[in-house]
Amino acid sequence: MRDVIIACDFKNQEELFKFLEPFKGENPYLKIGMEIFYKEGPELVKKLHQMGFKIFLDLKLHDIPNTVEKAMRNLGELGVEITNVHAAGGIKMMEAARRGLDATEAGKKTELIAVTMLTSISQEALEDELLIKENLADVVKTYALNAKKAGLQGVVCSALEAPIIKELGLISVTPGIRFADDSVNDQKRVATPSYAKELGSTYIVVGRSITAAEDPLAAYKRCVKEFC
Ligand SMILES: O=C(O)c1cc(=O)[nH]c(=O)n1[C@@H]1O[C@H](COP(=O)(O)O)[C@@H](O)[C@H]1O
Repeated sequence: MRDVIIACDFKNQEELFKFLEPFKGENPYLKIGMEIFYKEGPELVKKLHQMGFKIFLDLKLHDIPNTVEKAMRNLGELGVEITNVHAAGGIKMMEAARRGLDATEAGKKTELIAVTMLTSISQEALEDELLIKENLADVVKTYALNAKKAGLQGVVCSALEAPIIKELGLISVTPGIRFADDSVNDQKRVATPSYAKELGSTYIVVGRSITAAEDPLAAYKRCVKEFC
């Protein structure tokens, strides 16, 4: 079950396919996010699926329930393995998202997860910018409980909160992964692949530590070795 998901944050499909060249035979789990999806659209997702890749479609929907339900109906037709919404949209929005996916046979199989608190948010930003005067881990727990109530399968959080999510019986998809010697960039709540394993993450999402590495395949294999 545990797996490494590569965040494919590329400008366009040419860059993505060039990146994937050395991965022949590896068949890594791929995350398709806003940058490349807004350029290439659903056709790229269909193409990657036909090629046999598992896909986490990360579009982080966050709108009123009616809009999210209808958007999810369309996304459901793609039959991806995982997709997501923001838990901050509330329980009704998350229920609507699940209903939207369940409206198609393909969408019924898609696991829906909710972003709790972005890994780029620190305790200070939570309090000073978002005006949430709670402990960040408690906010993650409450949002995860809301996701569970809405019938979702799991959440996105940092690996640091993975033990709380495990206790709730949900899957945890944890970005903010860095090797010990990497720069953290814009991430605030980070962990190494081996620490994420120790904390009980179900999936780690790794972008720049693989995509910007001198040898991306070696970096991917290092993640798999440490985490799986
Ligand atoms: O939903 C996500 O995937 C996500 C949630 C979150 O809280 N933090 C987060 O970094 N992500 C995504 O995970 C990836 C992390 O990329 P790197 O920081 O380059 O490893 C990016 O594609 C982000 O969009």
